[in-house]
Amino acid sequence: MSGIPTGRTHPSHTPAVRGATEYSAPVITFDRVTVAYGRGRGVTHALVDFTLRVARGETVALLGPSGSGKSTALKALAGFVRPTSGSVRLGSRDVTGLPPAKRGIGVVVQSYALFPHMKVADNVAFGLRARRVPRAEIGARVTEALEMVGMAAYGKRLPRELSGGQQQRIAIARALAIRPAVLLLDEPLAALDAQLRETMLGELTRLRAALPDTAMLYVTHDQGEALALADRIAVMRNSRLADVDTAENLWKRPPSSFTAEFLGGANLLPCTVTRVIGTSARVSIGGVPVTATAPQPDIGHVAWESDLPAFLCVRPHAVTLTAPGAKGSFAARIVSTVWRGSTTRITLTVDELEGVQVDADVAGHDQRTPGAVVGVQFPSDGSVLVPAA
Ligand SMILES: Nc1ncnc2c1ncn2[C@@H]1O[C@H](COP(=O)(O)OP(=O)(O)OP(=O)(O)O)[C@@H](O)[C@H]1O
Repeated sequence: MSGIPTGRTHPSHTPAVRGATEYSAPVITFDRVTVAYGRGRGVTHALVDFTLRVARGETVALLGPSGSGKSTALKALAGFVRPTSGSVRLGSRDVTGLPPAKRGIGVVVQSYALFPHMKVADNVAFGLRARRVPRAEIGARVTEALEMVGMAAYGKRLPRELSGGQQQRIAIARALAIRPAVLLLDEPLAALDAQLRETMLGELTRLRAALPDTAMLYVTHDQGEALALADRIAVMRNSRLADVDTAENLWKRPPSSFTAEFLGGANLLPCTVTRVIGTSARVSIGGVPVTATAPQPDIGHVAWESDLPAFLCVRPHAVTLTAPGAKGSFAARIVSTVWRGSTTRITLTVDELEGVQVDADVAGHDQRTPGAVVGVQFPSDGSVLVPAA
């Protein structure tokens, strides 16, 4: 088999809507939402035909590269942009034309957007006053929201007297004070340094557990945040929804090469399917047979036909280095080694894979000379078939 396209294609992947949404009415519904900015030749389709449902208590991450439409989806839900077509619903209520303040949604953005001249407590009280919550109740609600983010002692400070991480906690408290059924977070950790991001990620995980009824939509381009926080991940590409599934499913059996690479980086090795029985696949890499996993979705079926070009998705930690010529190994050559503390990233070329570099993460500090010949194996339990198209 030459790898020349045969005209046959793998069945297209239909994004599955799984998790809590299967069993309960959605709190958030995007129904074929399209948003276009500008007109005529200058038109930009920021979001195209976007359909997604989020259930009560569910957290969905919108993950994708810059410009893929994530923020536009969030703005359409919050009411900051009006869809060109399609509709947005909160519960059973169509809110497509409703002003933002009438939607009752909590919103947290990257830049905190606190009022600089207002004390922390007044910032948090802002949404409550706007909703004419009785004055006697406001104090208790502000304290409750500040306690949720561990900032109860800071009510009298001004935002400029707080660190970036503390300001973001206040922005979260302000969003929570109105006790929203829906919380939108747009890259809330992007402005923080790496260490603080880690801490805040832990706090957001805790907060999520403390709000079991709140539906959350979390926009990020950071796959680590999406994996840590989300029940499901919606992967965006070119203004469209590319794939949506549980974080675990997308990681373990990515339905497309784009999602495989975007979610955690993956080696995508061109191969040809030889035979599939159940979920056990026999593939050929440059004529050499390899055993792999042929994933099947929970819903639907992927017919892995013989002779079709596909990719073998092998995460760097699953690639095994052996002595040259070891049984079942490919001959490979070291390109570079980068020590990362607890692991070393080794980049290799493989004789049978022309033009493809393979990354392997091995434990510890592994020094190898560039150009040295080694063996490399792709264990079947760490090698998953991904459609080529
Ligand atoms: N107000 C606007 N006018 C014109 N085009 C816009 C406007 N806002 C966004 N766009 C365009 O729409 C597309 C999607 O933008 P969006 O902000 O939704 O992407 P994103 O995935 O959130 O990106 P990032 O991660 O960089 O924030 C981009 O091509 C962007 O340039």
